Amino acid sequence: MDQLKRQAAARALEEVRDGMQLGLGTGSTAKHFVELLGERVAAGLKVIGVPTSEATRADAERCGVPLTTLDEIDHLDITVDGADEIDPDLNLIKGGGGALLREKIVAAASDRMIVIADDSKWVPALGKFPLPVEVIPFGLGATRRAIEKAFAACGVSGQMAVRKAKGGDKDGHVFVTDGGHWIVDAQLGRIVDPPALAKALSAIPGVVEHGLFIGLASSAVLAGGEGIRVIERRKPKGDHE
Ligand SMILES: O=C(CO)[C@H](O)[C@H](O)COP(=O)(O)O
Repeated sequence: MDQLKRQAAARALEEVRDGMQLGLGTGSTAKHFVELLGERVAAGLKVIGVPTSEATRADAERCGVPLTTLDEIDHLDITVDGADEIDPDLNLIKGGGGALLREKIVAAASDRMIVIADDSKWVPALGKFPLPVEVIPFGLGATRRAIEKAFAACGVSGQMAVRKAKGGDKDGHVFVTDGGHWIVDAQLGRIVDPPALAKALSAIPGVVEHGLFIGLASSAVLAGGEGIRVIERRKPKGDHE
């Protein structure tokens, strides 16, 4: 599996040109991209990156990839990031690693978003992977009830759980995002209308962001036992729900 992730990352790297400004995703697949990019930078490639998490910032620094922020530059050429699920419209569930907020800001600021994954992430419909919803801890009960209503209005339902941290001395405590928020993971099974659900969740006070990436991915690079498939988005880059 790790080899497949690295192959997908290597294929995305072929799209990178000298002088590009890059969004650097988060997760085990994106980490391969950062490492391979670091090798190219050491060999003379001139690029600059914006990391989507503190973990990716640390990886990029370790690999010698120069970094900047979205305050210092006005756009990104390409963001390369992983995903938890990818559907045939190239809508995504992201946030398994908890970085969905910065990932979405960075993807929305990019001309192109290339999603890299092993082909187990390719699904006919989103929702088997629990949908992460990043929330403000204040008033969480009210926010959860509003989320349940949004689910019902969009024809889905399921258990919700506040994410707990895994490993280290934070083990078992509530997981806190880089932005200081919490994440509620919702087991929905099958999301009938991802764009409608994205819109409904975005309208809830207390929801900072959600893991549905609608209309953001330009292409997906999927590595599997039979090689690499590159799937291009059919519709133009659309709404950033
Ligand atoms: O959205 C993410 C982090 O917030 C990751 O891209 C997603 O969880 C996939 O991770 P991995 O490449 O480790 O499977």
